[in-house]
Amino acid sequence: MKVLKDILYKVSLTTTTGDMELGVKDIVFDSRHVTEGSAFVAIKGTQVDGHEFIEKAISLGAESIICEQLPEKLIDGITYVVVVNSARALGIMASNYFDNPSENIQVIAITGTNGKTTTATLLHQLFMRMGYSTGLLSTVENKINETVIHATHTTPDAVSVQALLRKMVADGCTHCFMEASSHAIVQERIAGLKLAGAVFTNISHDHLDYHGTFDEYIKAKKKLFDELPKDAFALVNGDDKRGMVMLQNCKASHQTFALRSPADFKAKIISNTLEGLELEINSKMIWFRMIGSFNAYNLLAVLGVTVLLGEEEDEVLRELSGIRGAKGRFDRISIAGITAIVDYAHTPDALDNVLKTINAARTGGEQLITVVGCGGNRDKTKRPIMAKIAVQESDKTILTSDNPRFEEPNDILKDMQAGVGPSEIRKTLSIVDRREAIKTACMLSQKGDIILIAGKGHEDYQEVNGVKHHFDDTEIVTEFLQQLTQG
Ligand SMILES: CC(=O)N[C@H]1[C@@H](OP(=O)(O)OP(=O)(O)OC[C@H]2O[C@@H](n3ccc(=O)[nH]c3=O)[C@H](O)[C@@H]2O)O[C@H](CO)[C@@H](O)[C@@H]1O[C@H](C)C(=O)N[C@@H](C)C(=O)N[C@H](CCC(=O)O)C(=O)O
Ligand SMILES: Nc1ncnc2c1ncn2[C@@H]1O[C@H](COP(=O)(O)OP(=O)(O)OP(=O)(O)O)[C@@H](O)[C@H]1O
Ligand SMILES: N[C@H](CCC[C@H](N)C(=O)O)C(=O)O
Ligand SMILES: [Mg+2]
Repeated sequence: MKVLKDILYKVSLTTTTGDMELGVKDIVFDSRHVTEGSAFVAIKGTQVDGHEFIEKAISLGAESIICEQLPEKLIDGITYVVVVNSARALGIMASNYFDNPSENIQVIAITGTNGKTTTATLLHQLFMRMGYSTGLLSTVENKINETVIHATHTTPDAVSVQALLRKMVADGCTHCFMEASSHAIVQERIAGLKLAGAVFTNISHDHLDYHGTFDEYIKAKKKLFDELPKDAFALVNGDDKRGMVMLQNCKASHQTFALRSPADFKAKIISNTLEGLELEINSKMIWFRMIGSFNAYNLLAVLGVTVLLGEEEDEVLRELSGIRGAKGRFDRISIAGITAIVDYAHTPDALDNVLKTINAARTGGEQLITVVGCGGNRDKTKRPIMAKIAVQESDKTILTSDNPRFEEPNDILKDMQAGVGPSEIRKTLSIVDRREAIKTACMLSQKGDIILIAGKGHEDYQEVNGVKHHFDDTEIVTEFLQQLTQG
Protein backbone atom coordinates (compact mmCIF):
# COMPACT_ATOMS: atom_id res chain seq x y z
CA MET A 1 0.00 0.00 0.00
CA LYS A 2 1.31 3.43 -0.96
CA VAL A 3 1.34 6.35 1.36
CA LEU A 4 0.33 9.72 -0.02
CA LYS A 5 2.23 12.62 1.42
CA ASP A 6 1.36 16.25 1.20
CA ILE A 7 -1.90 15.71 -0.62
CA LEU A 8 -3.24 18.82 0.96
CA TYR A 9 -4.34 21.40 -1.47
CA LYS A 10 -6.20 23.64 0.96
CA VAL A 11 -7.54 20.39 2.29
CA SER A 12 -9.37 20.10 5.55
CA LEU A 13 -9.70 16.61 6.88
CA THR A 14 -13.13 16.27 8.33
CA THR A 15 -13.51 12.76 9.53
CA THR A 16 -11.94 9.66 10.80
CA THR A 17 -8.18 9.90 10.53
CA GLY A 18 -7.27 13.46 11.38
CA ASP A 19 -4.06 12.46 9.69
CA MET A 20 -2.46 14.22 6.76
CA GLU A 21 -1.40 11.01 5.06
CA LEU A 22 -3.66 8.71 3.20
CA GLY A 23 -2.77 5.18 2.22
CA VAL A 24 -4.40 4.13 -1.04
CA LYS A 25 -3.95 1.31 -3.51
CA ASP A 26 -5.07 3.36 -6.47
CA ILE A 27 -6.56 6.72 -7.37
CA VAL A 28 -9.69 6.79 -9.50
CA PHE A 29 -11.98 9.56 -10.65
CA ASP A 30 -14.56 7.33 -12.32
CA SER A 31 -16.71 5.11 -10.11
CA ARG A 32 -16.85 2.56 -12.92
CA HIS A 33 -13.13 1.92 -12.48
CA VAL A 34 -13.00 1.69 -8.70
CA THR A 35 -10.97 -1.16 -7.25
CA GLU A 36 -10.62 -2.48 -3.70
CA GLY A 37 -8.74 -0.04 -1.45
CA SER A 38 -8.72 2.84 -3.91
CA ALA A 39 -9.33 6.54 -3.33
CA PHE A 40 -12.27 7.91 -5.30
CA VAL A 41 -12.03 11.56 -6.29
CA ALA A 42 -15.46 13.08 -6.97
CA ILE A 43 -15.32 15.69 -9.75
CA LYS A 44 -18.07 17.96 -11.01
CA GLY A 45 -18.06 17.42 -14.78
CA THR A 46 -19.83 18.83 -17.78
CA GLN A 47 -22.33 15.96 -17.92
CA VAL A 48 -22.71 14.74 -14.36
CA ASP A 49 -21.44 15.41 -10.86
CA GLY A 50 -19.01 12.76 -9.62
CA HIS A 51 -20.33 13.35 -6.09
CA GLU A 52 -23.42 11.38 -7.14
CA PHE A 53 -21.27 8.25 -7.41
CA ILE A 54 -19.62 8.32 -3.99
CA GLU A 55 -21.88 5.64 -2.54
CA LYS A 56 -21.37 3.43 -5.57
CA ALA A 57 -17.59 3.89 -5.33
CA ILE A 58 -17.65 2.79 -1.69
CA SER A 59 -19.78 -0.22 -2.51
CA LEU A 60 -17.13 -1.25 -5.07
CA GLY A 61 -14.30 -0.99 -2.53
CA ALA A 62 -13.17 2.64 -2.35
CA GLU A 63 -11.75 3.30 1.11
CA SER A 64 -11.24 7.03 0.84
CA ILE A 65 -13.27 9.75 -0.79
CA ILE A 66 -11.91 13.09 -1.95
CA CYS A 67 -14.75 15.51 -2.50
CA GLU A 68 -15.81 19.14 -2.44
CA GLN A 69 -18.95 18.48 -0.40
CA LEU A 70 -19.48 15.67 2.06
CA PRO A 71 -22.30 13.29 1.25
CA GLU A 72 -25.25 13.38 3.64
CA LYS A 73 -24.58 9.87 4.89
CA LEU A 74 -21.03 9.12 6.10
CA ILE A 75 -20.00 5.49 6.20
CA ASP A 76 -17.90 3.99 9.00
CA GLY A 77 -14.33 3.07 8.13
CA ILE A 78 -14.16 5.42 5.14
CA THR A 79 -11.83 8.44 5.09
CA TYR A 80 -13.39 11.55 3.62
CA VAL A 81 -11.19 14.44 2.53
CA VAL A 82 -12.89 17.71 1.69
CA VAL A 83 -11.02 19.89 -0.77
CA VAL A 84 -11.72 23.22 -2.45
CA ASN A 85 -11.19 21.82 -5.94
CA SER A 86 -11.21 18.07 -6.30
CA ALA A 87 -9.96 18.09 -9.90
CA ARG A 88 -6.91 19.99 -8.71
CA ALA A 89 -6.48 17.69 -5.74
CA LEU A 90 -6.58 14.74 -8.16
CA GLY A 91 -3.57 16.11 -10.07
CA ILE A 92 -1.58 16.73 -6.91
CA MET A 93 -2.47 13.32 -5.47
CA ALA A 94 -1.61 11.57 -8.73
CA SER A 95 1.75 13.32 -8.81
CA ASN A 96 2.48 12.16 -5.26
CA TYR A 97 1.23 8.66 -5.98
CA PHE A 98 3.69 8.32 -8.88
CA ASP A 99 6.57 9.84 -6.84
CA ASN A 100 6.36 13.30 -8.40
CA PRO A 101 7.90 12.31 -11.73
CA SER A 102 8.02 15.88 -13.07
CA GLU A 103 10.77 16.64 -10.56
CA ASN A 104 12.98 14.20 -12.42
CA ILE A 105 12.27 15.12 -16.02
CA GLN A 106 12.11 18.52 -17.74
CA VAL A 107 8.50 18.95 -18.82
CA ILE A 108 7.61 21.65 -21.35
CA ALA A 109 3.90 22.40 -21.91
CA ILE A 110 2.70 23.96 -25.14
CA THR A 111 -0.60 25.78 -25.36
CA GLY A 112 -2.38 27.84 -28.04
CA THR A 113 -5.23 27.38 -30.50
CA ASN A 114 -3.06 26.01 -33.29
CA GLY A 115 0.45 24.66 -33.55
CA LYS A 116 0.65 22.65 -30.31
CA THR A 117 0.99 19.22 -31.90
CA THR A 118 3.39 20.51 -34.54
CA THR A 119 5.63 22.24 -31.98
CA ALA A 120 5.61 19.36 -29.48
CA THR A 121 6.26 16.77 -32.21
CA LEU A 122 9.12 18.76 -33.72
CA LEU A 123 10.67 19.08 -30.26
CA HIS A 124 10.34 15.36 -29.63
CA GLN A 125 11.88 14.49 -33.02
CA LEU A 126 14.66 17.03 -32.50
CA PHE A 127 15.61 15.87 -29.02
CA MET A 128 15.59 12.25 -30.16
CA ARG A 129 17.95 13.19 -33.02
CA MET A 130 20.20 14.99 -30.57
CA GLY A 131 20.49 11.78 -28.58
CA TYR A 132 18.18 12.44 -25.64
CA SER A 133 15.62 9.99 -24.27
CA THR A 134 12.43 11.95 -24.77
CA GLY A 135 8.70 11.70 -24.10
CA LEU A 136 5.78 13.21 -26.01
CA LEU A 137 2.14 13.77 -25.03
CA SER A 138 0.19 14.92 -28.07
CA THR A 139 -3.09 14.77 -29.96
CA VAL A 140 -1.70 12.31 -32.49
CA GLU A 141 0.12 9.98 -30.11
CA ASN A 142 1.93 9.69 -26.82
CA LYS A 143 5.49 8.46 -27.07
CA ILE A 144 8.20 7.24 -24.77
CA ASN A 145 11.24 7.48 -26.98
CA GLU A 146 9.99 5.68 -30.13
CA THR A 147 7.39 3.54 -28.34
CA VAL A 148 3.90 4.73 -29.23
CA ILE A 149 1.10 4.80 -26.68
CA HIS A 150 -2.31 5.51 -28.13
CA ALA A 151 -3.64 9.00 -27.34
CA THR A 152 -7.33 9.55 -26.61
CA HIS A 153 -7.04 13.25 -25.78
CA THR A 154 -4.71 16.12 -26.63
CA THR A 155 -3.81 16.19 -22.94
CA PRO A 156 -4.54 12.97 -21.02
CA ASP A 157 -6.44 12.96 -17.71
CA ALA A 158 -4.49 13.87 -14.57
CA VAL A 159 -3.78 10.28 -13.50
CA SER A 160 -2.65 9.24 -16.98
CA VAL A 161 -0.40 12.32 -17.30
CA GLN A 162 1.43 11.37 -14.09
CA ALA A 163 1.50 7.64 -14.91
CA LEU A 164 2.99 8.36 -18.33
CA LEU A 165 5.59 10.71 -16.85
CA ARG A 166 6.47 8.05 -14.28
CA LYS A 167 7.06 5.58 -17.11
CA MET A 168 9.16 8.13 -19.00
CA VAL A 169 11.36 8.68 -15.94
CA ALA A 170 11.69 4.92 -15.43
CA ASP A 171 12.75 4.60 -19.07
CA GLY A 172 15.44 7.24 -18.63
CA CYS A 173 13.75 10.16 -20.38
CA THR A 174 15.24 13.54 -19.58
CA HIS A 175 12.64 15.65 -21.40
CA CYS A 176 8.92 15.53 -22.10
CA PHE A 177 7.14 17.80 -24.55
CA MET A 178 3.40 17.95 -24.02
CA GLU A 179 0.37 19.78 -25.32
CA ALA A 180 -1.73 21.60 -22.76
CA SER A 181 -5.21 22.05 -24.22
CA SER A 182 -7.43 24.76 -22.76
CA HIS A 183 -9.85 22.03 -21.60
CA ALA A 184 -7.02 20.33 -19.75
CA ILE A 185 -5.87 23.54 -18.08
CA VAL A 186 -9.37 24.39 -16.86
CA GLN A 187 -10.03 20.80 -15.78
CA GLU A 188 -6.72 20.72 -13.86
CA ARG A 189 -5.38 17.73 -15.78
CA ILE A 190 -1.90 19.20 -15.36
CA ALA A 191 -2.20 20.20 -11.69
CA GLY A 192 0.71 18.88 -9.67
CA LEU A 193 3.11 19.11 -12.60
CA LYS A 194 6.36 20.96 -12.10
CA LEU A 195 7.01 22.59 -15.47
CA ALA A 196 10.43 23.60 -16.75
CA GLY A 197 8.79 25.85 -19.31
CA ALA A 198 5.62 26.73 -21.18
CA VAL A 199 4.99 27.95 -24.72
CA PHE A 200 2.13 30.04 -26.11
CA THR A 201 1.73 29.62 -29.87
CA ASN A 202 -1.30 31.82 -30.63
CA ILE A 203 -4.97 32.25 -29.84
CA SER A 204 -7.88 32.50 -32.26
CA HIS A 205 -11.47 31.37 -32.52
CA ASP A 206 -12.20 27.91 -31.12
CA HIS A 207 -13.94 26.08 -28.28
CA LEU A 208 -16.36 28.89 -27.43
CA ASP A 209 -18.94 26.18 -26.79
CA TYR A 210 -16.87 25.09 -23.79
CA HIS A 211 -15.35 28.34 -22.53
CA GLY A 212 -18.41 30.54 -23.24
CA THR A 213 -16.55 33.69 -24.27
CA PHE A 214 -13.25 34.53 -25.93
CA ASP A 215 -12.11 36.22 -22.70
CA GLU A 216 -12.67 33.01 -20.76
CA TYR A 217 -10.74 31.11 -23.42
CA ILE A 218 -7.81 33.54 -23.05
CA LYS A 219 -8.03 33.19 -19.26
CA ALA A 220 -7.80 29.41 -19.58
CA LYS A 221 -4.54 29.71 -21.53
CA LYS A 222 -3.20 32.36 -19.16
CA LYS A 223 -3.71 30.11 -16.14
CA LEU A 224 -0.85 27.95 -17.43
CA PHE A 225 1.52 30.92 -17.28
CA ASP A 226 0.15 32.31 -14.01
CA GLU A 227 1.07 29.06 -12.30
CA LEU A 228 4.59 28.65 -13.70
CA PRO A 229 7.34 28.57 -11.07
CA LYS A 230 10.06 31.22 -10.97
CA ASP A 231 12.78 28.96 -12.33
CA ALA A 232 10.79 28.05 -15.45
CA PHE A 233 10.62 29.94 -18.74
CA ALA A 234 7.52 31.37 -20.42
CA LEU A 235 8.04 31.58 -24.18
CA VAL A 236 5.30 33.43 -26.07
CA ASN A 237 4.52 34.50 -29.62
CA GLY A 238 5.32 38.23 -29.67
CA ASP A 239 3.33 38.77 -32.87
CA ASP A 240 0.10 37.56 -31.26
CA LYS A 241 -1.42 40.39 -29.29
CA ARG A 242 -2.31 38.01 -26.45
CA GLY A 243 1.32 36.89 -26.14
CA MET A 244 2.11 39.73 -23.74
CA VAL A 245 -1.13 39.06 -21.85
CA MET A 246 0.17 35.60 -21.04
CA LEU A 247 3.27 37.16 -19.47
CA GLN A 248 1.40 39.57 -17.17
CA ASN A 249 2.01 38.52 -13.55
CA CYS A 250 3.97 35.50 -14.74
CA LYS A 251 6.85 34.73 -12.36
CA ALA A 252 8.83 32.68 -14.88
CA SER A 253 11.53 34.13 -17.14
CA HIS A 254 9.83 36.09 -19.98
CA GLN A 255 10.86 35.05 -23.49
CA THR A 256 9.43 35.88 -26.92
CA PHE A 257 9.60 34.68 -30.50
CA ALA A 258 8.37 36.63 -33.52
CA LEU A 259 8.64 37.33 -37.22
CA ARG A 260 7.49 40.96 -37.06
CA SER A 261 7.94 42.31 -33.49
CA PRO A 262 11.20 42.67 -31.58
CA ALA A 263 11.82 39.33 -29.86
CA ASP A 264 14.37 37.07 -28.20
CA PHE A 265 14.03 34.54 -31.02
CA LYS A 266 13.48 36.14 -34.39
CA ALA A 267 13.36 35.03 -38.02
CA LYS A 268 12.69 36.52 -41.42
CA ILE A 269 10.98 34.57 -44.19
CA ILE A 270 13.15 34.57 -47.30
CA SER A 271 11.05 32.17 -49.35
CA ASN A 272 7.86 30.24 -48.75
CA THR A 273 6.86 27.65 -51.33
CA LEU A 274 5.12 24.27 -51.44
CA GLU A 275 8.59 22.72 -51.16
CA GLY A 276 9.49 24.39 -47.86
CA LEU A 277 10.55 27.53 -46.03
CA GLU A 278 13.78 29.46 -46.19
CA LEU A 279 14.36 31.52 -43.06
CA GLU A 280 17.02 33.98 -42.02
CA ILE A 281 17.86 33.47 -38.36
CA ASN A 282 20.70 35.49 -36.80
CA SER A 283 22.12 36.25 -40.26
CA LYS A 284 22.12 32.57 -41.21
CA MET A 285 19.99 31.25 -44.08
CA ILE A 286 18.32 27.94 -43.26
CA TRP A 287 16.08 25.75 -45.33
CA PHE A 288 13.25 23.81 -43.62
CA ARG A 289 10.94 21.13 -44.97
CA MET A 290 7.95 22.63 -43.17
CA ILE A 291 5.49 24.55 -45.34
CA GLY A 292 3.67 27.85 -44.68
CA SER A 293 4.50 31.01 -42.75
CA PHE A 294 2.61 29.67 -39.71
CA ASN A 295 5.25 26.96 -39.52
CA ALA A 296 7.94 29.65 -39.27
CA TYR A 297 6.33 30.43 -35.90
CA ASN A 298 6.34 26.78 -34.88
CA LEU A 299 10.00 26.47 -35.88
CA LEU A 300 10.89 29.58 -33.89
CA ALA A 301 9.06 28.25 -30.84
CA VAL A 302 11.05 25.02 -31.16
CA LEU A 303 14.31 26.91 -31.53
CA GLY A 304 13.46 29.05 -28.48
CA VAL A 305 12.64 26.06 -26.26
CA THR A 306 15.73 24.21 -27.32
CA VAL A 307 18.11 27.12 -26.71
CA LEU A 308 16.40 27.87 -23.38
CA LEU A 309 17.03 24.26 -22.42
CA GLY A 310 20.73 24.86 -22.99
CA GLU A 311 21.30 23.53 -26.50
CA GLU A 312 23.59 25.15 -29.01
CA GLU A 313 21.73 27.13 -31.71
CA ASP A 314 23.78 26.00 -34.71
CA GLU A 315 23.36 22.32 -33.92
CA VAL A 316 19.65 22.81 -33.36
CA LEU A 317 19.17 24.54 -36.71
CA ARG A 318 21.15 21.87 -38.52
CA GLU A 319 19.01 19.08 -37.07
CA LEU A 320 15.76 20.99 -37.39
CA SER A 321 16.15 21.64 -41.07
CA GLY A 322 15.79 17.94 -41.86
CA ILE A 323 12.60 17.35 -39.86
CA ARG A 324 9.19 16.88 -41.46
CA GLY A 325 6.75 17.49 -38.62
CA ALA A 326 3.62 15.77 -37.41
CA LYS A 327 1.37 13.38 -39.32
CA GLY A 328 -1.64 14.98 -40.97
CA ARG A 329 -0.16 18.47 -41.01
CA PHE A 330 0.21 19.53 -44.63
CA ASP A 331 0.73 15.96 -45.87
CA ARG A 332 1.10 15.93 -49.64
CA ILE A 333 0.02 13.13 -51.94
CA SER A 334 0.88 13.57 -55.63
CA ILE A 335 -0.71 11.17 -58.10
CA ALA A 336 -1.40 11.66 -61.80
CA GLY A 337 -0.16 15.24 -61.65
CA ILE A 338 -2.76 16.13 -59.03
CA THR A 339 -1.61 17.25 -55.57
CA ALA A 340 -3.79 16.42 -52.58
CA ILE A 341 -3.00 18.05 -49.24
CA VAL A 342 -4.37 16.49 -46.05
CA ASP A 343 -4.30 18.96 -43.17
CA TYR A 344 -5.74 19.08 -39.67
CA ALA A 345 -6.99 22.68 -40.05
CA HIS A 346 -10.17 22.64 -37.97
CA THR A 347 -10.31 26.28 -36.90
CA PRO A 348 -10.96 29.38 -39.02
CA ASP A 349 -7.42 30.66 -38.46
CA ALA A 350 -5.76 27.36 -39.40
CA LEU A 351 -7.93 26.98 -42.51
CA ASP A 352 -7.19 30.54 -43.59
CA ASN A 353 -3.45 30.02 -43.08
CA VAL A 354 -3.34 26.78 -45.00
CA LEU A 355 -5.41 28.11 -47.90
CA LYS A 356 -3.34 31.31 -48.08
CA THR A 357 -0.15 29.25 -48.06
CA ILE A 358 -1.41 27.17 -50.98
CA ASN A 359 -2.63 30.22 -52.88
CA ALA A 360 0.64 32.09 -52.41
CA ALA A 361 2.52 29.16 -53.88
CA ARG A 362 0.23 28.68 -56.90
CA THR A 363 1.69 29.38 -60.29
CA GLY A 364 -1.66 30.10 -61.96
CA GLY A 365 -3.89 28.09 -64.22
CA GLU A 366 -4.49 25.25 -61.81
CA GLN A 367 -7.62 25.13 -59.64
CA LEU A 368 -7.82 24.67 -55.90
CA ILE A 369 -10.62 22.41 -54.65
CA THR A 370 -11.25 22.35 -50.92
CA VAL A 371 -13.09 19.62 -49.01
CA VAL A 372 -13.97 20.69 -45.48
CA GLY A 373 -16.38 19.88 -42.65
CA CYS A 374 -16.87 20.89 -39.02
CA GLY A 375 -17.05 18.62 -36.00
CA GLY A 376 -20.32 17.93 -34.19
CA ASN A 377 -20.80 18.73 -30.47
CA ARG A 378 -18.14 21.41 -30.72
CA ASP A 379 -18.14 25.20 -31.21
CA LYS A 380 -21.01 25.90 -33.66
CA THR A 381 -20.04 29.52 -34.28
CA LYS A 382 -16.93 28.54 -36.23
CA ARG A 383 -18.97 26.65 -38.86
CA PRO A 384 -20.15 29.52 -41.13
CA ILE A 385 -16.79 31.26 -40.73
CA MET A 386 -14.85 28.21 -41.87
CA ALA A 387 -17.20 27.71 -44.83
CA LYS A 388 -16.81 31.37 -45.79
CA ILE A 389 -13.01 31.18 -45.67
CA ALA A 390 -12.98 27.97 -47.74
CA VAL A 391 -15.25 29.40 -50.41
CA GLN A 392 -13.39 32.71 -50.63
CA GLU A 393 -9.98 31.13 -50.95
CA SER A 394 -10.82 28.19 -53.27
CA ASP A 395 -12.01 27.79 -56.83
CA LYS A 396 -14.42 25.05 -55.77
CA THR A 397 -15.48 24.02 -52.29
CA ILE A 398 -17.16 20.84 -51.17
CA LEU A 399 -18.74 21.20 -47.75
CA THR A 400 -19.01 17.86 -46.00
CA SER A 401 -18.99 16.12 -42.62
CA ASP A 402 -16.10 15.95 -40.17
CA ASN A 403 -16.84 13.94 -36.99
CA PRO A 404 -20.61 14.43 -36.58
CA ARG A 405 -20.47 12.88 -33.09
CA PHE A 406 -24.04 13.09 -31.75
CA GLU A 407 -25.30 15.79 -34.12
CA GLU A 408 -27.33 15.35 -37.30
CA PRO A 409 -24.73 15.78 -40.10
CA ASN A 410 -27.14 17.74 -42.32
CA ASP A 411 -27.72 20.26 -39.51
CA ILE A 412 -23.97 20.87 -39.29
CA LEU A 413 -23.87 21.36 -43.06
CA LYS A 414 -26.70 23.90 -42.81
CA ASP A 415 -24.73 25.86 -40.22
CA MET A 416 -21.76 25.88 -42.59
CA GLN A 417 -23.86 26.85 -45.62
CA ALA A 418 -24.98 30.00 -43.79
CA GLY A 419 -21.46 31.36 -44.36
CA VAL A 420 -21.66 31.01 -48.16
CA GLY A 421 -22.73 34.21 -49.96
CA PRO A 422 -25.23 34.11 -52.89
CA SER A 423 -22.54 34.82 -55.46
CA GLU A 424 -20.46 31.92 -54.15
CA ILE A 425 -23.14 29.24 -54.21
CA ARG A 426 -22.32 28.29 -57.81
CA LYS A 427 -18.83 27.17 -56.81
CA THR A 428 -19.94 25.30 -53.70
CA LEU A 429 -21.25 21.78 -53.33
CA SER A 430 -22.56 20.10 -50.19
CA ILE A 431 -22.01 16.34 -49.95
CA VAL A 432 -22.74 14.95 -46.52
CA ASP A 433 -20.77 11.69 -47.01
CA ARG A 434 -17.09 12.65 -46.61
CA ARG A 435 -15.90 9.73 -48.74
CA GLU A 436 -18.19 10.82 -51.58
CA ALA A 437 -17.02 14.39 -51.12
CA ILE A 438 -13.38 13.35 -51.52
CA LYS A 439 -14.28 11.18 -54.52
CA THR A 440 -16.07 14.11 -56.16
CA ALA A 441 -13.08 16.41 -55.56
CA CYS A 442 -10.87 13.86 -57.32
CA MET A 443 -13.27 13.52 -60.23
CA LEU A 444 -13.49 17.30 -60.64
CA SER A 445 -9.73 17.74 -60.68
CA GLN A 446 -7.37 17.79 -63.60
CA LYS A 447 -3.63 17.57 -63.98
CA GLY A 448 -1.94 20.39 -62.04
CA ASP A 449 -4.87 20.94 -59.67
CA ILE A 450 -4.63 20.99 -55.90
CA ILE A 451 -7.14 19.36 -53.54
CA LEU A 452 -7.11 20.43 -49.91
CA ILE A 453 -8.81 18.01 -47.52
CA ALA A 454 -9.09 19.86 -44.25
CA GLY A 455 -10.10 19.10 -40.67
CA LYS A 456 -9.14 15.52 -39.86
CA GLY A 457 -5.42 15.32 -40.62
CA HIS A 458 -3.98 12.28 -38.82
CA GLU A 459 -7.35 10.96 -37.60
CA ASP A 460 -8.00 7.41 -38.80
CA TYR A 461 -11.65 7.36 -37.82
CA GLN A 462 -14.93 9.19 -38.22
CA GLU A 463 -16.98 9.42 -35.06
CA VAL A 464 -20.71 8.98 -35.60
CA ASN A 465 -23.13 8.56 -32.68
CA GLY A 466 -20.38 7.54 -30.29
CA VAL A 467 -18.89 4.94 -32.66
CA LYS A 468 -15.53 5.49 -34.33
CA HIS A 469 -15.54 3.98 -37.84
CA HIS A 470 -12.26 3.57 -39.70
CA PHE A 471 -11.80 6.60 -41.94
CA ASP A 472 -8.56 8.01 -43.24
CA ASP A 473 -8.51 11.03 -45.59
CA THR A 474 -5.08 10.11 -46.97
CA GLU A 475 -6.09 6.51 -47.70
CA ILE A 476 -9.29 7.57 -49.42
CA VAL A 477 -7.84 10.32 -51.59
CA THR A 478 -4.99 8.01 -52.63
CA GLU A 479 -7.49 5.32 -53.64
CA PHE A 480 -9.55 7.70 -55.80
CA LEU A 481 -6.56 9.41 -57.38
CA GLN A 482 -5.12 6.01 -58.28
CA GLN A 483 -8.46 5.05 -59.85
CA LEU A 484 -8.18 8.14 -62.04
CA THR A 485 -4.85 6.95 -63.38
CA GLN A 486 -6.32 3.53 -64.13
CA GLY A 487 -9.55 4.68 -65.70
C1 LIG B 1 -15.81 18.36 -22.22
C2 LIG B 1 -14.66 17.63 -21.64
O1 LIG B 1 -13.53 18.04 -21.80
N1 LIG B 1 -14.94 16.50 -20.97
C3 LIG B 1 -13.87 15.74 -20.30
C4 LIG B 1 -14.25 15.58 -18.85
O2 LIG B 1 -15.46 14.92 -18.81
P1 LIG B 1 -16.76 15.53 -18.15
O3 LIG B 1 -16.44 16.75 -17.38
O4 LIG B 1 -17.80 15.66 -19.20
O5 LIG B 1 -17.18 14.35 -17.17
P2 LIG B 1 -18.64 13.87 -16.77
O6 LIG B 1 -19.08 12.81 -17.72
O7 LIG B 1 -19.51 15.06 -16.57
O8 LIG B 1 -18.35 13.17 -15.36
C5 LIG B 1 -17.94 13.91 -14.21
C6 LIG B 1 -17.17 12.99 -13.31
O9 LIG B 1 -18.02 11.92 -12.89
C7 LIG B 1 -17.37 10.70 -13.11
N2 LIG B 1 -18.35 9.63 -13.32
C8 LIG B 1 -19.21 9.68 -14.37
C9 LIG B 1 -20.13 8.66 -14.58
C10 LIG B 1 -20.15 7.56 -13.68
O10 LIG B 1 -20.92 6.61 -13.79
N3 LIG B 1 -19.28 7.58 -12.64
C11 LIG B 1 -18.39 8.57 -12.44
O11 LIG B 1 -17.61 8.54 -11.48
C12 LIG B 1 -16.47 10.95 -14.34
O12 LIG B 1 -15.39 10.04 -14.42
C13 LIG B 1 -15.99 12.37 -14.06
O13 LIG B 1 -14.87 12.35 -13.20
O14 LIG B 1 -13.29 14.79 -18.18
C14 LIG B 1 -13.07 13.47 -18.75
C15 LIG B 1 -11.98 12.78 -17.92
O15 LIG B 1 -10.78 13.52 -17.95
C16 LIG B 1 -12.65 13.60 -20.22
O16 LIG B 1 -12.51 12.32 -20.79
C17 LIG B 1 -13.72 14.37 -20.96
O17 LIG B 1 -13.27 14.53 -22.30
C18 LIG B 1 -14.29 14.37 -23.31
C19 LIG B 1 -14.44 12.90 -23.69
C20 LIG B 1 -13.89 15.20 -24.53
O18 LIG B 1 -14.36 14.97 -25.63
N4 LIG B 1 -13.06 16.19 -24.36
C21 LIG B 1 -12.54 17.05 -25.43
C22 LIG B 1 -13.44 18.26 -25.71
C23 LIG B 1 -11.17 17.53 -24.97
O19 LIG B 1 -10.81 17.40 -23.82
N5 LIG B 1 -10.44 18.07 -25.92
C24 LIG B 1 -9.12 18.61 -25.62
C25 LIG B 1 -8.50 19.20 -26.87
C26 LIG B 1 -9.23 20.38 -27.38
C27 LIG B 1 -8.35 21.19 -28.33
O20 LIG B 1 -7.51 21.99 -27.86
O21 LIG B 1 -8.50 21.06 -29.55
C28 LIG B 1 -8.18 17.48 -25.16
O22 LIG B 1 -7.30 17.77 -24.32
O23 LIG B 1 -8.29 16.38 -25.72
N1 LIG C 1 1.40 28.19 -35.55
C1 LIG C 1 0.29 28.01 -36.24
N2 LIG C 1 -0.57 29.03 -36.46
C2 LIG C 1 -1.71 28.87 -37.13
N3 LIG C 1 -2.10 27.70 -37.67
C3 LIG C 1 -1.30 26.64 -37.49
C4 LIG C 1 -0.07 26.73 -36.76
N4 LIG C 1 0.50 25.52 -36.73
C5 LIG C 1 -0.32 24.69 -37.38
N5 LIG C 1 -1.41 25.35 -37.87
C6 LIG C 1 -2.58 24.83 -38.58
O1 LIG C 1 -3.41 24.25 -37.57
C7 LIG C 1 -3.60 22.85 -37.81
C8 LIG C 1 -3.46 22.12 -36.49
O2 LIG C 1 -2.09 22.19 -36.08
P1 LIG C 1 -1.63 21.41 -34.80
O3 LIG C 1 -2.17 20.05 -34.85
O4 LIG C 1 -0.16 21.60 -34.67
O5 LIG C 1 -2.41 22.29 -33.71
P2 LIG C 1 -2.95 21.91 -32.27
O6 LIG C 1 -2.84 23.20 -31.51
O7 LIG C 1 -2.21 20.76 -31.74
O8 LIG C 1 -4.48 21.50 -32.48
P3 LIG C 1 -5.44 20.73 -31.38
O9 LIG C 1 -5.99 21.83 -30.54
O10 LIG C 1 -6.50 20.09 -32.15
O11 LIG C 1 -4.60 19.76 -30.63
C9 LIG C 1 -2.52 22.45 -38.81
O12 LIG C 1 -2.95 21.36 -39.57
C10 LIG C 1 -2.35 23.72 -39.60
O13 LIG C 1 -3.40 23.81 -40.53
N1 LIG D 1 -9.09 18.66 -30.40
C1 LIG D 1 -10.15 19.14 -31.28
C2 LIG D 1 -10.07 18.34 -32.50
C3 LIG D 1 -11.06 18.69 -33.58
C4 LIG D 1 -10.84 17.83 -34.78
C5 LIG D 1 -11.94 17.85 -35.76
N2 LIG D 1 -11.70 16.78 -36.68
C6 LIG D 1 -13.29 17.66 -35.08
O1 LIG D 1 -13.66 16.52 -34.88
O2 LIG D 1 -13.96 18.65 -34.78
C7 LIG D 1 -11.48 19.00 -30.58
O3 LIG D 1 -11.70 18.01 -29.88
O4 LIG D 1 -12.29 19.91 -30.70
MG1 LIG E 1 -2.88 19.07 -30.89
